[in-house]
Amino acid sequence: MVHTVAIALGSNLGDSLTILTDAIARLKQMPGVILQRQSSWYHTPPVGPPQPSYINGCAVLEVAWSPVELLERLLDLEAQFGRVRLEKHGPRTLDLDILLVDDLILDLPQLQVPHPRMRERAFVLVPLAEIAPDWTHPVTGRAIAHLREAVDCTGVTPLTLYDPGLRTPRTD
Ligand SMILES: Nc1ncnc2c1ncn2[C@@H]1O[C@H](COP(=O)(O)OP(=O)(O)OP(=O)(O)O)[C@@H](O)[C@H]1O
Ligand SMILES: Nc1nc2c(c(=O)[nH]1)N=C(CO)CN2
Repeated sequence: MVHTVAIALGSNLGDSLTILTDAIARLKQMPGVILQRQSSWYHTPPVGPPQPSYINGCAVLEVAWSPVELLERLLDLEAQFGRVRLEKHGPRTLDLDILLVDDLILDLPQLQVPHPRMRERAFVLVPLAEIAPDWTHPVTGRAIAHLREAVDCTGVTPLTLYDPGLRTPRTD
């Protein structure tokens, strides 16, 4: 069965932009995955313990796997980028979260969907609203664009063409 899935990507250790771009490329190469939409990348202030700011973004995928199989593949991908979990909400080279799967509500030991903390996270809702504003959050019945209006988005800023994080600024 094919599912439409929204995922969040984040990084605040190493060369975050390269790591995130490579992660998207790896996702696109996976059999059974079609990348439907990808948001811009955003600089975001860290939520949680003191740590460097993050780069975050979201993507919408069409996936021919079960949600748990997808989680396992995303955890594998995180591990390939050297993610080590030292501290809850602490710094990481690559964080991949499943946000939404169709209109499903899942409460499994290893997987909760919708992601239980997505509603309070501007670093998720800003990029997600860019690519899926009308997707209804199945627990609240609210559109993502509406949820985004309800959070403080201070400091969530798109990477620009001339951002120092971009290695080769375009000249056109
Ligand atoms: N929707 C989900 N997406 C990704 N992982 C999930 C989800 N629901 C539950 N998990 C579980 O969470 C574990 C990962 O937790 P993790 O260490 O990434 O938490 P965190 O990134 O520090 O915090 P947060 O979950 O708030 O982003 C995974 O091993 C997975 O089993
Ligand atoms: N801005 C921002 N803050 C975070 C992030 C993240 O991706 N972006 N991820 C975390 C781990 O869950 C904790 N804090």
